[in-house]
Amino acid sequence: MSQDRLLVAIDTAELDGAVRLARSLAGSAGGLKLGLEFFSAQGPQGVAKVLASGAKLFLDLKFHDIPNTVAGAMRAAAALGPFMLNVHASGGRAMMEAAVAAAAEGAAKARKPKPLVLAVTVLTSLGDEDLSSVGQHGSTADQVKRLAVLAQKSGVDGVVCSAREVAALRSECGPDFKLVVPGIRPTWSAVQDQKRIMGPADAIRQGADYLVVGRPITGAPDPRAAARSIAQEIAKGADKGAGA
Ligand SMILES: O=c1ccn([C@@H]2O[C@H](COP(=O)(O)O)[C@@H](O)[C@H]2O)c(=O)[nH]1
Repeated sequence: MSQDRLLVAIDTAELDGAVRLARSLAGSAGGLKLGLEFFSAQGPQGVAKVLASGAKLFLDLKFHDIPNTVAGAMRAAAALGPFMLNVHASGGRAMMEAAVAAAAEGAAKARKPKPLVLAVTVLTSLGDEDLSSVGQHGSTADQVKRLAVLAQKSGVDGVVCSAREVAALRSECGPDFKLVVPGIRPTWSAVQDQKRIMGPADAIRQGADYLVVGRPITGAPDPRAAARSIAQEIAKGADKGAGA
């Protein structure tokens, strides 16, 4: 079903608002994403309350530290029962390998299914000039590819990238490597702080597995209707008969 590929980013510090959104989006999206804002305010107990709505959860904490520290954090996060967790690929191979092993350990110890572990390549809010300003010369596309290849060698299940890199990564990393894509903007929504953006249908046509969409849904007057509209766009992108 097209909505299975939609993960809604609930970026709020408020527990009640997050639980209300989670309940109202049930059946209109494949899962929810909670990130740093919610986790910093509500912690693991808040995550457990959102999980109790029955949603599949991408816990987007983007760990980036030395391997031992990331392993400890991944063990604890995996025990909460998310279906996806992530780290920054720029933390390097040893860190990603430690993250993969620790996620499996943490889930097994808590008797939860092993989560998918993803690596963030280059944030979708960054462009070539931003990379250059932190001393990384060359294009975002090249950097994303370099980090995705390293992530795959490190044993992660997939990467977070923008839709603009999806086609290249699909051919480089193969059909089973998960490509999870934020920076999705339907024509009716504002770009805000995102830079490497694409519409839902085109992102799916490029080969994305999951689309992560936040403010176009959570900031809409009717979030459930906005999620359904995006799911329809996903269906169009997935419809091979429509010239995809
Ligand atoms: O490169 C990245 C990695 C993560 N994100 C997260 O996705 C959502 C996008 O929300 P919008 O409101 O649709 O912009 C947000 O939670 C980010 O933390 C990303 O945008 N880019």
